[in-house]
Order: sequence, then structure tokens, then C-alpha cells
Amino acid sequence: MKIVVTGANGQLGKCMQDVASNFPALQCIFLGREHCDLQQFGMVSQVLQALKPDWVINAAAYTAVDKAEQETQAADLINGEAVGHLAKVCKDIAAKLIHVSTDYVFDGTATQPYVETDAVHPVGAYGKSKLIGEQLIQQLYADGAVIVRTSWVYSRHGANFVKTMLRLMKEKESIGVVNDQLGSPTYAIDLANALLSICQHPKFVPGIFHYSNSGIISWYDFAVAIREISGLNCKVNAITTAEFPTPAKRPEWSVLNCNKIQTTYGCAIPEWKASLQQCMTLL
Ligand SMILES: NC(=O)C1=CN([C@@H]2O[C@H](COP(=O)(O)OP(=O)(O)OC[C@H]3O[C@@H](n4cnc5c(N)ncnc54)[C@H](O)[C@@H]3O)[C@@H](O)[C@H]2O)C=CC1
Repeated sequence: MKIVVTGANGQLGKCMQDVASNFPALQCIFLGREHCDLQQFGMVSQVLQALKPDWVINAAAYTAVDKAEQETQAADLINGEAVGHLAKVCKDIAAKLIHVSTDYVFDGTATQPYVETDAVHPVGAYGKSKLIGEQLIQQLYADGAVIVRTSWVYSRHGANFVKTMLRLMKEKESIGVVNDQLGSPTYAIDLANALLSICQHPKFVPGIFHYSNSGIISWYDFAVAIREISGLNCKVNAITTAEFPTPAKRPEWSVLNCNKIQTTYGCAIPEWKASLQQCMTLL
């Protein structure tokens, strides 16, 4: 089975490259932006028509959450319109599409883990742009696409919370980390394994699914665990979101209920701290 992965040089794309050898039955072709730029519609059509994959996994996105508040058009183009074009091309060549989306499509006012059917209501430009992408896929290729919403993604690759915390903890005697935003981290290696296992699953079920590691924590809890595992001495202070303002508003509650992907596709959902420990052996 032939799989094309777009966004190959991003955090998730690199983790997909790391785990591809776990799936010897899958022939994975990794395309970075230079070979498959989502906003160059002609290029996307041409490349995919030539390769004729069975599946396309879209790990490419505009992910600069704060910058998106200014660069709304760029975010909407890459995360919205271009994803619609990708869905059309996948439909034309009869390739199934796995698209990665985000907890930021929700407003974070819930008190229970979000299920896939909960009402969406993004509070920032990035979440809005990702929602456009989801909606276009649902309009254009609902029966051929799986949308996987994830949250708080980290790994040894790219820029992410774990790597930022480690750097700050080495540089400073104390740091403040917000304690009033709750969610579940996702080790990108676990997500990458889950996405490729979907391609191998005997039964294809289209639709929206949620995937994160299990457990509900705050960014402060996450930072404390990073400090513990690293053995660094930096003091971690709990602060409020109001004390750490950012251009884009973040949801207070980002917890995704992941039962559906587990029961439908049998995806493994490791516990967050076990995965963090695994990742940190590589850092
Ligand atoms: N990082 C996180 O905490 C979260 C990420 N997600 C989603 O997970 C997915 C993967 O994210 P990451 O790997 O962490 O992001 P990333 O920013 O590390 O990787 C995204 C990749 O897409 C590429 N890209 C940007 N514009 C492109 C274009 N026009 N054409 C082709 N490639 C383009 C970038 O060069 C980059 O290599 C994205 O869909 C993101 O929205 C969802 C929730 C949280």
C-alpha cells in the first residue's frame, strides 16, 4: 500500500519518518513543502496524480498560533482552502485522506472531555482556519476522509513545549507556567503510529476522531513532570493565564475524549507520563 505524507519536515512528519519502519507493509513517501506545497494547487494535483497513492496523510499546516492572529489570510489558505483542494485531488485519484486537526476548534468552555460531535467554536484565528479545513473535507470528500484532532503535540523534533521547558530550565533558576489551562499532551510518535495503523486497519471508517495521550493535566503539571524526569533544579511556579498573556486566546479546557479512535481503529493510547519519559530519553 502506498502512502504519501505531506508536511514531512514538520514535527509530526519527522515522527512519521521515525516510525515508518514499524509498518513494513506500507510504502511511505515523505514530501516536504518543496515537493508538495499545499498552497500551490497545481503542484499538489500534479504530484499526487503522478504518485497515485492509496492514502494521503496531511501533516502539513500553518501552525504559528499567535502569528495567525495577524496572518489570517495565510492561515486560512494553508489550513482551509488548500486542504479543500487536497481533498478534491484525493477524491479524483481515489486516495483516502487522513487529515490532522486540532483541539483549538473548540472554545474550551466544556467540563467533560470533548467528543467528536460536540459543537465547535474556535476562539482564535488558527482554530478558525483549521475548522475551515475540516468543513471543506466534510463537504467535498466526507466518505473518503479521516480527520484526527489532536492536542499539545511534542517530540524530539521541532519546537514544542517539552523542548522549550528544558531550555528554560537550564537557563533560569525559576519559571512560571500556567496552571489554569487543562489538556492532554500527545507524543507525536504515538500519534504517528496511530495514523499509520489506521491505513493498515481492515475496515475503513471515515469521519472525525480524537487522539491524544491519556490523562488530564495543566501546563504547570506538564512542566513539573519535565523537571522531575530531567533532574534539573529549576523552580516551577504556577501562574494564571492572565499573568501570561499571548496574542491568541487559548482554550481553558482542551481535553479530547479518544474512545472512538480506540474502539473503531484499535489505536493504542499510552498514558501521558509514560510517553513523556520515552521522549525524554531522546533529548
Ligand atoms: N503542535 C501542536 O501542538 C499541535 C498540532 N496540531 C496539528 O498537528 C499537525 C502537525 O503539526 P506539527 O507537526 O506539530 O507542526 P509543524 O509546524 O512542526 O509542521 C508543519 C509543517 O507543515 C509545513 N508547511 C507549512 N505550510 C505548508 C504548505 N503550504 N505546504 C506544505 N507544507 C507546509 C511546515 O513547513 C512544517 O514542516 C498540524 O495539522 C497541526 O495543526 C494539532 C494540535 C496541536
